[in-house]
Amino acid sequence: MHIFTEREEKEHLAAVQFRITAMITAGKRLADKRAADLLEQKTYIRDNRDEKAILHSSIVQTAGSGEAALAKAKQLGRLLQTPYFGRIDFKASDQPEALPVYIGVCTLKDPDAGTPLIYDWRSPISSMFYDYETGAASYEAPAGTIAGDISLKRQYRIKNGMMEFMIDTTAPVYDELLQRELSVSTDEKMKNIVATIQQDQHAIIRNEASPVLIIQGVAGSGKTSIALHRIAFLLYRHRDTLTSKDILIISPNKIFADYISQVLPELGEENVPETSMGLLVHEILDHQYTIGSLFEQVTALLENNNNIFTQSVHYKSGFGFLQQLNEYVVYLNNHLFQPASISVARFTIPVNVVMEQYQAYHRLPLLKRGPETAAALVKYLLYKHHYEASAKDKALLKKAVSAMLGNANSLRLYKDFFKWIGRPALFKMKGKVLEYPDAFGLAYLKICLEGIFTHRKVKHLLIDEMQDYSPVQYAVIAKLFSGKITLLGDIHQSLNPERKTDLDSLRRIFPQSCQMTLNKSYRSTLEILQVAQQIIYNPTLLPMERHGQAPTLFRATDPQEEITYIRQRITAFTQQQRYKSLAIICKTAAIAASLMETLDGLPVQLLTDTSHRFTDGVMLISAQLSKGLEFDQVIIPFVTAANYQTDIERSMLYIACTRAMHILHLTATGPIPPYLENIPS
Ligand SMILES: Nc1ncnc2c1ncn2[C@@H]1O[C@H](COP(=O)(O)OP(=O)(O)OP(=O)(O)O)[C@@H](O)[C@H]1O
Repeated sequence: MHIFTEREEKEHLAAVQFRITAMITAGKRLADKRAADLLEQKTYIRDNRDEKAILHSSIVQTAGSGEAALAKAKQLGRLLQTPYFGRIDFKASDQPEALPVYIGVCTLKDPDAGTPLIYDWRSPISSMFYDYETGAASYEAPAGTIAGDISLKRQYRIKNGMMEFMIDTTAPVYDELLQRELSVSTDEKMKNIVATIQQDQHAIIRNEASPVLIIQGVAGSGKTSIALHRIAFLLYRHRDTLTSKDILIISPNKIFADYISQVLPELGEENVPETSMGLLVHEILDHQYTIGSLFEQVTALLENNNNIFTQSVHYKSGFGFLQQLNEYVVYLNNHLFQPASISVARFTIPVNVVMEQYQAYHRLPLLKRGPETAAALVKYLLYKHHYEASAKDKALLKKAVSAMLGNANSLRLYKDFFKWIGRPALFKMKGKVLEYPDAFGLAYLKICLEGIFTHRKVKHLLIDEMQDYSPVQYAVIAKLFSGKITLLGDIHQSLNPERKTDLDSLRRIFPQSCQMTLNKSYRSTLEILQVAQQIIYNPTLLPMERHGQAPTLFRATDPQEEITYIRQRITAFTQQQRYKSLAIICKTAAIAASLMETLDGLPVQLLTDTSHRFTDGVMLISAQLSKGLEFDQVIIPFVTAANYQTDIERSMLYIACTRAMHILHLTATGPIPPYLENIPS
């Protein structure tokens, strides 16, 4: 087949679309037929009730086949809009000529000939599109390495079924298309990036060898996008053993979950279950407590109005807390049990027998040994004295053994831990209310002392914003999940910079982990990244050579002037067409809420920690909640020296700036931090 010129390409596209349309029609016809069959079967059952059980499986089959046909037609409908985005002409060494390999989001075979018209971007042969330029190339097929030569590499932009342009490329996934993709206005939700995945990103997506993969990536380097593409890749590669239900995402909040919810369906996969650290710990603690949130913790750290609380958070976020908890568990194992002889009926069980029976259960978690020891002592009475213990004796034995373990439970032992380390003030509990870091400390101790409650069904766990979780939280994760884990985050975007979980701590908790890094930042213009670099300098960050409007700093003479300026900016945004989203990002949720009161009459949506949906338009949001999200334009108000002084405040400002794709405005009334001095007013 000779397809080379733009005209030939357009004809080829039309031919592929013709086949897709025919397949959609056939699929819909099949779905209609199944619906009619189903109706007929139901009518038959209504008249012949005694055959209901026999026909049940046939009905389920008919319904399943109809649903599958409809789902396929839907997938084909999407494919019709953008059948493919790339092509390589590859001649394997043992083939006479190069064959064009068209690459799209899913495989499409010619229904008559059975030959592939489009290759899935995740198929082995497609990997060369991301990894090679023209010239010698190879890929790993199930049968082994296939080597050969790429004579043409081409990219297409096909939207709404029309080819907008095509580019022949020599670099691995050419910059021009990437530049064009990045310079357009952001979509309401995160979108797939299959057409422009970069080589280093592709290596992460395809990594199957590491049981725990840690991705450290600078702001806007595509970590979240890549993690979602990685899920799609694994679902494709292991489609016989892995389904979306086997995967779990731990995400920071519901807005973020909503923001990323489009990527997997766009890639033809189902969305995967999602949860949060908070929900997970509730489950481990049997929903017995009211637990503070990470959001509340960060707010308190930012307000910095309670020293004991700050000290407590810092201690519990550090590696030392985990180490001391582990030492405490060893101590309890050695010292909690204080054996004594027990008198039952007319017999006395000597202390050495009690100890022996207890030690026989040393493999069980400490707090599980008591009931087993009591049961063993019942057997001892029978075997040694031929005495069958009554129900009353059994209760007495249980009580006696439990007393030897200090009648302990996990919560009491957790409280005692703080006395044991000589810092009782670090634990506070009002009624059933536990502070956020204590919930994880208690959960970890509970797992160590009472045993593991595993999420065995989860074959792959993905944790975003990894830098925001403490070593104890990871120790809980390591005990709960035995499958593969992907962790991703940026240590420069920490919610607790004084005690951030660094890569060394992660390596200590997951010694089997492999670390990969992404240093190129794609989201923001070079000018925006230059401001971010002044706030927190990251020497590894490589900006994309994409220029835009220089960020501005509006210095108001009084607060009223600052608000008037912000209102003008919002109005200007609503009157333009080019950009779809504007976020006003404040240091805390309380500041955002109070700013909201001054923005009456403007179409602004306040997003809070209870919000579930991410939309376009003008959003008012705290820096913490804005993590992971992106906006065409960002305004950061009140950037005074007083507001952005401490490490955590600076970290918030960094996060806020790096949310902007195209335009960034800062505003302040009063002195500004020295690191912002050279932004033009
Ligand atoms: N290869 C790529 N092609 C096109 N766009 C890309 C590519 N890589 C990243 N992007 C874009 O860059 C932006 C940032 O991606 P993403 O949100 O995944 O980054 P991140 O590293 O998770 O960011 P952050 O940590 O700052 O939240 C998104 O708009 C994404 O579509």
